Amino acid sequence: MIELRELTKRYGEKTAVDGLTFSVRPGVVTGFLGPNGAGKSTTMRLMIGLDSPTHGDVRIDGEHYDRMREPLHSIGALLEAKGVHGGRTAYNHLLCMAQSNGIPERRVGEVLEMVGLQDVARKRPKGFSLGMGQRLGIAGALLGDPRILMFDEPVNGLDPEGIHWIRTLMQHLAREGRTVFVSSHLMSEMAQTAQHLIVIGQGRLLADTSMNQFIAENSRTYVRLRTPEPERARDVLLEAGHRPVTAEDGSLEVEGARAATLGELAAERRLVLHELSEQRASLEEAFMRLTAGSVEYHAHDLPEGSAGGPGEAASGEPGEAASGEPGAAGAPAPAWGENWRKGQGR
Ligand SMILES: Nc1ncnc2c1ncn2[C@@H]1O[C@H](COP(=O)(O)OP(=O)(O)OP(=O)(O)O)[C@@H](O)[C@H]1O
Repeated sequence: MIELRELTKRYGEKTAVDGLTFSVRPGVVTGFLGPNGAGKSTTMRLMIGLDSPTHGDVRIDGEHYDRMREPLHSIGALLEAKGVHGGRTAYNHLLCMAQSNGIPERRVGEVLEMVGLQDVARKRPKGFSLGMGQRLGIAGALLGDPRILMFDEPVNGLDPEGIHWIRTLMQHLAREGRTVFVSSHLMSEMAQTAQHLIVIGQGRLLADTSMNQFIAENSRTYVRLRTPEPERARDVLLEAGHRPVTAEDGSLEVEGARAATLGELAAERRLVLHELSEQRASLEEAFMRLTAGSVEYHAHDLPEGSAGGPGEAASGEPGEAASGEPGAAGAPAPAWGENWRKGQGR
């Protein structure tokens, strides 16, 4: 378990991390989200003593990182994949780490095999691709077989096979009862990997909740009906006490009802349906609503008629695709991130 208590870090006038209190529990993958500059990397650095807090503290299974004699046995971290001595071979890089933490040499071979780098073990990492560098960083994190693992943007530079591999690895590590804490900008990836979420904005805690609850609380869920008899369908739904809304494409949207209930109603009234589907917003949409008030670096909206959806422009992640789940229609409601911000008088 990782426990943060009022963790605060100031760099001169800038408060990068602002009174964060939360725990990261074992047995699940916990995702760490926040807009650019929210303080994620700083928080992670503070967790493993690479920086010292201005106020508050972090405990790793009850202990402070800087008091651990062989920290790799307790916590493994992938922070900056390039933090590797370019002149040593991959094998020797890991061997040095192992020796300084009392880890037997045979473990070096094991972790190289686990990450698929056994064939380049004697090569120097300076010639590695970004993806290979990430794999080497992950090998280092796994070296001490730690109970706690922390990954900052682990899928950066990995190809689809590599992304699938790291996702499966993280879920496997969590199922073994380990604490797995991971940050990522790829919402679709996070949605598939994490069961719990910590969201921060401008250094402050915005949410500490399960993935399902986070999406449900920060987005609209509704049932979409498509029928060749929309007028009659409206009447049937209104009679049954529902409040259908006609969408731009002519389909009907009903909030607060289950698809099964509406399907049974349609069958009873012999209403032909071409579509009956529960629509749940993607993690990306929920994230954007929540953090709308705390985004520091806004991309400018594209001129009308340009390619790309509104999510792309606002998120500052042009390459990032939505999760594939259909999004909620209509203008976004004020995010509670916005209210939070106003409440703080900022
Ligand atoms: N060493 C430092 N000196 C001064 N300011 C810093 C330092 N490290 C971070 N900051 C500032 O603290 C804030 C948080 O930065 P941090 O890198 O932790 O955010 P992040 O959430 O990881 O961002 P990103 O998603 O863009 O990587 C930023 O405004 C950053 O400029």
